[in-house]
Amino acid sequence: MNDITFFQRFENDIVAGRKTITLRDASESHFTPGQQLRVGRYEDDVYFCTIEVVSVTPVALDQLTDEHARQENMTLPELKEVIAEIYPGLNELYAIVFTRVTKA
Ligand SMILES: CC(=O)Nc1ccn([C@@H]2O[C@H](CO)[C@@H](O)[C@H]2O)c(=O)n1
Repeated sequence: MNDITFFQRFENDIVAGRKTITLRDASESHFTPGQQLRVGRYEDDVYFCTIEVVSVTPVALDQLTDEHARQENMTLPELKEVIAEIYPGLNELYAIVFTRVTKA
């Protein structure tokens, strides 16, 4: 059983350490620093790595910066577009910073 899922298109970036943050809604804001999470693909729930949570911080959509985008391996406009698709109309997000600890 996995603890968190990501869209398959982000798998390579996460495994390579190029994506070190995810922005989620309140339903996924309960993770705590130091916790290790089994990560699966959203589409098929196949496990692909384990990450360790570094921090979970509330952040409003309009507070997102180039630094958040860099940690997503995206530009800020790309990141805002992705969030608008996943969480339409939502302003209150949580930035989960993580490190990858093991591959599948
Ligand atoms: C079920 C569900 O919500 N799954 C999600 C949600 C978010 N994300 C990624 O986190 C960042 C900011 O949202 C972007 O890189 C998103 O694509 C994801 O991969 N999978």
